[in-house]
Amino acid sequence: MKLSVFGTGYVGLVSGACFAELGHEVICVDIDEEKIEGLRNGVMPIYEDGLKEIVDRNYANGNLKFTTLPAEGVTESDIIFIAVGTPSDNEGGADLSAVEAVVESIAENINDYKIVVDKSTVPVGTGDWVEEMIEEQKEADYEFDVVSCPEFLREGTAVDDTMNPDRVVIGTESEKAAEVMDELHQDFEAPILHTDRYSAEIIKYAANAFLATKISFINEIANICERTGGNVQEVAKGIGSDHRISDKFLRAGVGFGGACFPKDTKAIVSTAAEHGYDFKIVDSTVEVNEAQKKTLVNKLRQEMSDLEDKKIAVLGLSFKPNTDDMREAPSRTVVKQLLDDGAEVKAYDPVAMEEAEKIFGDSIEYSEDAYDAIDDTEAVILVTEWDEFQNLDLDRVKELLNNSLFIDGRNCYEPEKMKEQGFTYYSVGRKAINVK
Ligand SMILES: NC(=O)C1=CN([C@@H]2O[C@H](COP(=O)(O)OP(=O)(O)OC[C@H]3O[C@@H](n4cnc5c(N)ncnc54)[C@H](O)[C@@H]3O)[C@@H](O)[C@H]2O)C=CC1
Ligand SMILES: O=C(O)[C@H]1O[C@H](OP(=O)(O)OP(=O)(O)OC[C@H]2O[C@@H](n3ccc(=O)[nH]c3=O)[C@H](O)[C@@H]2O)[C@H](O)[C@@H](O)[C@@H]1O
Repeated sequence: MKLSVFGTGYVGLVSGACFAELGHEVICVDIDEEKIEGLRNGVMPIYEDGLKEIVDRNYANGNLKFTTLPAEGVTESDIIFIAVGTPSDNEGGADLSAVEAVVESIAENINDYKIVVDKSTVPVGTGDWVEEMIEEQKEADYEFDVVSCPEFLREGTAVDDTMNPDRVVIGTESEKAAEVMDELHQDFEAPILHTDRYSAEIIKYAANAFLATKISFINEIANICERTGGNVQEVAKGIGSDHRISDKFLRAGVGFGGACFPKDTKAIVSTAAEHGYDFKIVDSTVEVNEAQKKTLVNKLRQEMSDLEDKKIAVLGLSFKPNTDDMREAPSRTVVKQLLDDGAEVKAYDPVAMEEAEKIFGDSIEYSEDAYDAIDDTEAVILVTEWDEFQNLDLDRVKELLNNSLFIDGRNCYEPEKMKEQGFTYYSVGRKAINVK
């Protein structure tokens, strides 16, 4: 089949490359000339396991093309995917300006029957809006259908998630479009769920809001464990063994970040408010998360009342391991708190250093590796659970640290082991060790 994908970010590039890998002819369109030029030369704009191999292979065999010309994407494809960003606007809703720009290009260049598939995360009713815009603006009288096909991939495992989805949601009332979409997805061994367009649009926000709520819920249980005794990991195992609850997304930590949970939780609260409904649970999820991001430095403050001019090591900057994405990363809150308190920050991340530098500039020191970051500091704060931070040589860490203070935002170490090693150790929802 002939497809085009507008937006070559995490969703567009990965989806485009995976469809090309399955034998379809795919044109990826982006307004970012540098990105497109890079992709033509094998330079990936994002860090994603396995992506470069399939992009290079399919670019070489001609299944995958890159262009900055919207007309090419519209005229030379039968199915047009919209996969541009939908960041938060000033009121917490979704900014649809990039979607609007793509839709204008579609209306301007439509040259046959097209299926316009929205893969960007957009508020319920956006499909209607897209349909109306194309209808009003189209320059030639061709038919088209607008389908909602939300994306559920995770960063860090994007290729695998795209190739092996739990389900594919196809939201449309057009039988013709549904048939074509079924055929397009036949190679994925995943159940296909047909819904109306509104339901498909809501499914995406409901899924993210539910998962985010699970995280805030377990983080609140962790906060209770810290005050009452108890170990949040055991509690998570105990409740997660119930299939109705499941053990997924019950890792307590420093709060959720990333390009989607923060913006999508706010957006669904905003959509509800626009329709006169106060979405209390998700509103609290957001509030709990904001507070959770601050808990690590609050623990540090308990041990060190004055952080002025104190050097602190921060391990992990990306919002989760295996990505260089710094959007809404909890590390940003941690670093800000430390700098506001007058501390000096030495940071290290295996892949997000370049992205981090765009945000923190020269306000922090960038280290060569974890040990270099820890050297001559008063405390370590572990923010992102990269594999290499889960197996640190603790004797060496102890030797390099001026104080033996270790704050573990992801429960990477066992409190008993840290006690034996002589650390003052704080984690999340578990007993603190050797504390003041
Ligand atoms: N990042 C993720 O893990 C997931 C994201 N989503 C949703 O997918 C959408 C895209 O997200 P990402 O891929 O993360 O965004 P991104 O920011 O990585 O990429 C968006 C791309 O769109 C391009 N773009 C902007 N305007 C354009 C236009 N008029 N024509 C062509 N290209 C244009 C940008 O230059 C950029 O390369 C969002 O709605 C997001 O909520 C959904 C599931 C997973
Ligand atoms: O809409 C999106 O963009 C995507 O958002 C999330 O994917 P992603 O943000 O890539 O990463 P997750 O693995 O979900 O993690 C999100 C955040 O939650 C945190 N998290 C996750 C799980 C957990 O148990 N505890 C926890 O704190 C992570 O550290 C991270 O900061 C969803 O998992 C995807 O299904 C969805 O497609």
